[in-house]
Formats: sequence, C-alpha cells, structure tokens
Amino acid sequence: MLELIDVTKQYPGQPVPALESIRLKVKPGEFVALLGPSGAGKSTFIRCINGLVAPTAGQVIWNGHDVTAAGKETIGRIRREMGMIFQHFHLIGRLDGLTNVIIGCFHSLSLWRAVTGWFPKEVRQEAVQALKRVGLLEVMHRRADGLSGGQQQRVAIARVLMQKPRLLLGDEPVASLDPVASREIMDLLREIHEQEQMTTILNLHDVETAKTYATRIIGIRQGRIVFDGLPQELGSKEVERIYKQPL
Ligand SMILES: Nc1ncnc2c1ncn2[C@@H]1O[C@H](COP(=O)(O)OP(=O)(O)OP(=O)(O)O)[C@@H](O)[C@H]1O
Repeated sequence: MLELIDVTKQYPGQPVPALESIRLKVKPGEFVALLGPSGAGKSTFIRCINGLVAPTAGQVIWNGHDVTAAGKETIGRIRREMGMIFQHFHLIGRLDGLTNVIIGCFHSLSLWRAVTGWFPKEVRQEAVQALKRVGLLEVMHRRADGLSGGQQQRVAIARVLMQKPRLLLGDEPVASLDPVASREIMDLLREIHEQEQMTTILNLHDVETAKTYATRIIGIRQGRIVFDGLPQELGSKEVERIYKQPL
C-alpha cells in the first residue's frame, strides 16, 4: 500500500509549488495513469514516491515505511521494491542488452563482479529469461545504443523485472515511441501488471492510452489533483478540467 499524505514540493526559485498537498492512497495491484498538462507536476509526483525528489512537506508511506524520513539503508531497500522506467530508457549505450538487464540486480552483486563484468551463471540465466519474457532474446549481445526505442524500452523493462519490484513507476515511458511501439510497450506493461499483480503508476501524456490501460486515472493540474476516478468516468468535461479550464 502506498499513501501520500499532504505531499508538497516547492523547488527553490519557483514562484509556485510543483505539488501542493497531495493526499491519496494507492492499493496493491492498481494500474494508475497520471495525466496533466506540461509542468503540472507529474514527474515530481512519481519521483517523490521513490525518494528521487524530497518533498518540502508531507509524507510518502510505502508499506508502513516513511520514504520521506528513511535513512540510507531503508531508502535503498524501498527503492529496490520500486522499479522505474523512463522516457529515454536510461540504458548504458556501450553495453549489450544482457549486461544492461543484469544491472537490474546490481544491489545483489558485489562491486568487483559489476566492474569486471563477471556475473554468476544463475544471474545470467535469470537475465536471459527476463529478455525472453519481453520478447527480445535476439538483442542479448547487441549494444544498447544500436537498438530501436521500443527495443530499448523492452530492455529497460527486463532490467526492472530483474529487480523483482512490487511497484512499477514510469515517467512518460512511451512518450518517445511511435504509435506501434508505444502500444506494444503498453501491452507488455499490462501483461506484467496482470501476471505479477504489480502495482503500476505511469505518467502518460495521452488520454486515450490512459483510458485503455489504466484501472484508475489521476489528473493533475498546477500541482493539485483535479480528477481521481475510473477510466470510464473521464469524459470530455473532466479532460477539459485537467488540461484547459482555469482552476
Ligand atoms: N529540478 C527542478 N528545479 C526547479 N524547478 C523544477 C525542477 N523540476 C521541475 N521543476 C518545475 O516544477 C514544475 C513541475 O514540473 P514536472 O516536471 O514535475 O511537471 P510534469 O507534469 O512532469 O511536466 P512535463 O509533462 O512537461 O514533463 C514545473 O514548473 C517545473 O518547471
């Protein structure tokens, strides 16, 4: 269970807060899409959850642990339970697909193994399975920077699977992809969500994609929640409230 209690983020030098008193609960197994205009605070929202951004006020509670007050050790453990995928994939371009996937369980590997590139057989096998699961075994030995955007996002998803997270966060995971690749990635994320019952929170820019895949939609505007409901409850009036109408 994830709970945000009056989370506020004020970046230094900004006239208004990026997030203002966000209060909500996300139940295990939900598939949440965050919608909102550019600058609404969606990325900040996602990053406050895993502690990449520290809220100015309020608390983020993950399965009873206060992320906002967690020490180094606890935050490390919490982050391992939260996988994250990004718009620009965040792979290491000069490394091959398999090594990028193996990096997902970096925390359980000793530093010298990671540095020397020598990985235990069982870790390699697990990474091969993760690549197989995302339908991309053939890129195992290909450099990540030679792959298409859709392939790179699949490798990033396989890397997250190695981490065995309980929560998947996505910051615009399909924003850089063409419509076909975007649909394939969303189908894959839905499949993983269904098979693993993995709580999923994605920041998306497309209303139709959100309505097709999410079980719950949260609309953010100027750092505040202006819609929180089921996909079928999001009609044109609600979309207008999120994107157009003045607050
Ligand atoms: N590191 C930062 N320092 C200062 N201001 C920031 C920082 N990151 C974000 N902001 C500001 O906070 C507000 C919310 O930004 P955020 O990136 O969370 O919005 P967003 O909804 O994800 O936007 P987009 O869809 O354009 O990525 C914006 O006004 C942005 O300029």
